[in-house]
Amino acid sequence: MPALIKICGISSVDALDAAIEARADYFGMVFFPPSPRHVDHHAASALAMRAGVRIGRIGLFVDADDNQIAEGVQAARLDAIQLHGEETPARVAVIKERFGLPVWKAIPVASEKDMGAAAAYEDVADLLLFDAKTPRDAALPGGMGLRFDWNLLGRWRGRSGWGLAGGLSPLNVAGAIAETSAPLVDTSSGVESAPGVKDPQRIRAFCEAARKA
Ligand SMILES: O=C(O)c1ccccc1N[C@@H]1O[C@H](COP(=O)(O)O)[C@@H](O)[C@H]1O
Repeated sequence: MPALIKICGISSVDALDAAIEARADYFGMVFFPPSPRHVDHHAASALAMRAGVRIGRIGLFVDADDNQIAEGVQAARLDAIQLHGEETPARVAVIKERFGLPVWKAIPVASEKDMGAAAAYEDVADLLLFDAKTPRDAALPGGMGLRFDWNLLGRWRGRSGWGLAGGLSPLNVAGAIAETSAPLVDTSSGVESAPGVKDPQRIRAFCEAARKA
């Protein structure tokens, strides 16, 4: 079965249309003001309306409070909530209960120890998204085109769904799927021409490469 595809950090109609035409399964909207991909609620609402049921709508939040999440959920009629901060398993459980939506939890990975930490989220998150851990002083906790050592996933035998993120691009996504058997792949900066500027051609190339893998 081909890996599911998520194109994250979409903030323009052109990029959304490219993701839909390339048959991506999900697109992500970033509700995190420091990100160059941040969308306000007005823009998110317009993108969600245009997407309709043609592609799944995922909202990305970083250590957001309930009000911030509620505004994003309502504006973009989200299908799932992606948590990309330091949310604890207890906080993930509260968000899942409060909003009644699937929750995807990003797990920052740099070493075997990080894979061990993932187990704590298994019974609360619907999907674990393994992503490269960004440096302590980095501007963002993701979306920086960094990849981690995929060998670390080798021993992962989780009960929940999972996906692979971090530094994926049209050039390496097929290899990533072959090497890890990831059931879902997620990219953001790997399909951009500049930070926050999605490139429709790269979106198409990513989806084609992922589907052929
Ligand atoms: O994309 C962002 O700006 C972002 C901001 C804060 C947290 C996560 C963010 N992006 C997510 O990070 C991973 C990997 O991105 P990349 O492909 O390495 O650029 C992905 O899930 C993005 O959605």
